[in-house]
Amino acid sequence: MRSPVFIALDTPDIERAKTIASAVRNHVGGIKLGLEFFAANGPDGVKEMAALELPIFLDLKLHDIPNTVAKAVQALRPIRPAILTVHAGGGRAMMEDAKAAAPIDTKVVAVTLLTSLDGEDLHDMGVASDPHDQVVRLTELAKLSGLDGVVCSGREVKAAKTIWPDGFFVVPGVRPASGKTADQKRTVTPADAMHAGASIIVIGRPITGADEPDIAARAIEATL
Ligand SMILES: O=C(O)c1cc(=O)[nH]c(=O)n1[C@@H]1O[C@H](COP(=O)(O)O)[C@@H](O)[C@H]1O
Repeated sequence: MRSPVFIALDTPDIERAKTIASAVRNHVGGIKLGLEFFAANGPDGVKEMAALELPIFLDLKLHDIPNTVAKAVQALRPIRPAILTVHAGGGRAMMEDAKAAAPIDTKVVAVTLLTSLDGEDLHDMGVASDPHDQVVRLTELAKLSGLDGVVCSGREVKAAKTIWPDGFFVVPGVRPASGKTADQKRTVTPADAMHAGASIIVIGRPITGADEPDIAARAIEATL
């Protein structure tokens, strides 16, 4: 079985993205390309990365009115990513229309509550729930909307999976025990994320920021 680790290639530099992806390819299950990469390299850059023949997770976190998101997903169809993200906060109609516009074999998953946010941030935004309840509520909504799964932290994935046993669960904000959390607030270790029920885990800086990314990726793989 392929590794459950998707490496987040958060860089505008496509050559750097290719170098890291090539170095870690035997220790990861796929590559995640997000806003930073997409803003610099666009769909052609994503297609160029597809030549590496690793599954592509296109993390654009689409969040707009249903028509706009559906048209954006339609425009992305030629890329045929394995996984594509939208924000659950866009609501049910937006998620339904995003799924309907996506290629049949693309998993469309909804970001519930960013792993960079905690209960205090929710409070500041006027949301009365704690992170756990907010993730559970948005997971229910994503399920009702016909999506394939959600993105949540390792702290909530067990509860999310309880209400959606066959959902696909993406867990970022993953840190090896000694890793720097940086801007992430709801972190867990890779092994804890997998034990709690993650389908895949997303890891960026703990690998890409290491002197030798392949060794860092192999060390993480060995803990799983
Ligand atoms: O959708 C995501 O992948 C995502 C959702 C989320 O709640 N938190 C989160 O960190 N991510 C992404 O996961 C990656 C985490 O990167 P590192 O913090 O460097 O491991 C980044 O590319 C984020 O964009």
